[in-house]
Amino acid sequence: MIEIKNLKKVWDDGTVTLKDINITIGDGDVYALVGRSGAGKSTLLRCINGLTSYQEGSIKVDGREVKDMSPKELRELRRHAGMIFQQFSLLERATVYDNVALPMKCWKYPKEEQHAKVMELLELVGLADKKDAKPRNLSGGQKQRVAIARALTMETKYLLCDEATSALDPKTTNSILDLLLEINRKTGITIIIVTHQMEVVRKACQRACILEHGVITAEGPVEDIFFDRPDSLLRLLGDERQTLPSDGHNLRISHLVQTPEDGKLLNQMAFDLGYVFPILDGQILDYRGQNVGMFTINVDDEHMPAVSQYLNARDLEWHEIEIHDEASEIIDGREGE
Ligand SMILES: Nc1ncnc2c1ncn2[C@@H]1O[C@H](COP(=O)(O)OP(=O)(O)OP(=O)(O)O)[C@@H](O)[C@H]1O
Repeated sequence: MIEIKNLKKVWDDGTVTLKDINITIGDGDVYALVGRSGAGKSTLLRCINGLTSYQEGSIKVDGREVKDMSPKELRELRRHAGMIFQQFSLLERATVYDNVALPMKCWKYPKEEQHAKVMELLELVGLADKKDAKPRNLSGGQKQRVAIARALTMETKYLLCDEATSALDPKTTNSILDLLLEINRKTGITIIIVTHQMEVVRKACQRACILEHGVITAEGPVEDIFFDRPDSLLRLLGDERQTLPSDGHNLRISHLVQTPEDGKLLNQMAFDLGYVFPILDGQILDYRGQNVGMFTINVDDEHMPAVSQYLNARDLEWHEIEIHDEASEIIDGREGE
């Protein structure tokens, strides 16, 4: 488990990059650190495995304070915390096999153990047939698979991914995310994903924090963040704050879509209540392999009691958004009571 409390990072030149960071990453979680370039994501990731120092606050990995670790303890921490990067960082002259074997060679693992582990991991990442290839003959996605295999060689407990899919096309990104989720399911490894791509967060992560200028502006389960749509999420998505009607009630509704009928929820509600309401926005998207519909509708005063009764009777998650002059804010929420 990783527990970060009141963390502050100041560089030698006085630049403050992280301010009062508080997050907990549970064992087996897939956790996203999200934000724009310069927000402090990589710095936070590097503080976690002791590559960067921090001045105030605490980072405990499995109960041990990172800044109090001896050089030997830090090496042990990094051994169990594999890292992958946007630029893959493979040895170009070495074969795929030798790239994966490298950490075990450095730690002087017995040859037979090295061989068994490399072949097991190459099978896992689907590259056993490429073991003798050189990185220059691989696609970007294949290179990242080699890097993932290499990061898993040393009794890995944490996999730290720094913009690992940013250089990949959407299809390859999806296949790498599928691989990471498969690894998480099979091995229980905790995965921390640093990214600026919100679809990566949606498809792969259970929890996320949004960093802006070194401050956390949203934190929690990914679906809640997309459901509540804090301003920091909209800024990342590049949306202007949505202009909502000032009369009636603007409702945000979220529901699992498992059957074709689930996909017709709003049509069905309109039919059942004999009331047609405007749908202000909505999409059904993939959250970790589950389709979830999130919609905003506008309901007039007269129909509000019937609509809220209808939604509650079906255990649907919904809340009302209150309109201010410039922004909107959640005033009432209920989670499928
Ligand atoms: N050695 C350093 N000295 C001073 N400031 C630094 C140093 N390294 C990083 N920073 C500053 O810390 C801030 C956060 O950088 P960081 O790389 O963590 O951001 P990021 O969110 O990961 O962005 P990116 O995705 O572009 O890497 C930046 O403003 C950067 O200039």
